[in-house]
Amino acid sequence: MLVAIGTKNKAKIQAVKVACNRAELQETIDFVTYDVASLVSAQPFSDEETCLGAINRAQAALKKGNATIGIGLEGGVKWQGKQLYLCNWAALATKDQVFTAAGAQIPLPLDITQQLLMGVELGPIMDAYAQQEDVRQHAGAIGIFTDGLIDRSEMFEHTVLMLLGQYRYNLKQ
Ligand SMILES: O=P(O)(O)OP(=O)(O)OP(=O)(O)OC[C@H]1O[C@@H](n2cnc3c(O)ncnc32)[C@H](O)[C@@H]1O
Ligand SMILES: [Mg+2]
Repeated sequence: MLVAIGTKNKAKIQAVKVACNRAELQETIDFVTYDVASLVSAQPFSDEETCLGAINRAQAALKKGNATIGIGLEGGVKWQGKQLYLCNWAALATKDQVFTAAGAQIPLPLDITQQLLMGVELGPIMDAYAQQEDVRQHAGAIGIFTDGLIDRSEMFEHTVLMLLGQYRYNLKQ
């Protein structure tokens, strides 16, 4: 089976590969990756927008790849009262269905929130904050703020498993 992934981000690709192999959907699973448009803001600011970005990526990847399933992962931020949280969404598209799952959410520090409100994307903010290159492709904000206990790939792996589980359950109905 062919799985089309709607990103070139290393942490996201790794998450999809590990989860697909763990879910044992089929004996042979091939992967193809595409840099597709999320069709939402570069920095989504709500659960709705972040989820829509994941769905758009999954559907775009599916179309490009002539694959069995397309997977899209999107990171964003959302308000919970007066506190800004990191949020993460994942979507799996087949030619006639879409499955979604929400990932981890943790509060963001005030100085990070202030920069986001000024219009800076979380990617560059995290690089400056952690004094590391390309945090978004490695630990991610989740890795930095959990002191390395859960990195971005591991976090998305869990979310992708929730997609694959729903897909597998649906096949059995
Ligand atoms: O190449 P793509 O697939 O677009 O991956 P990305 O790292 O840009 O991730 P998203 O577009 O899903 O995330 C939207 C923005 O939020 C940033 N972001 C989201 N989650 C992050 C995280 O855990 N660590 C660092 N930056 C993050 C990201 O760099 C973007 O600026
Ligand atoms: Mg992006």
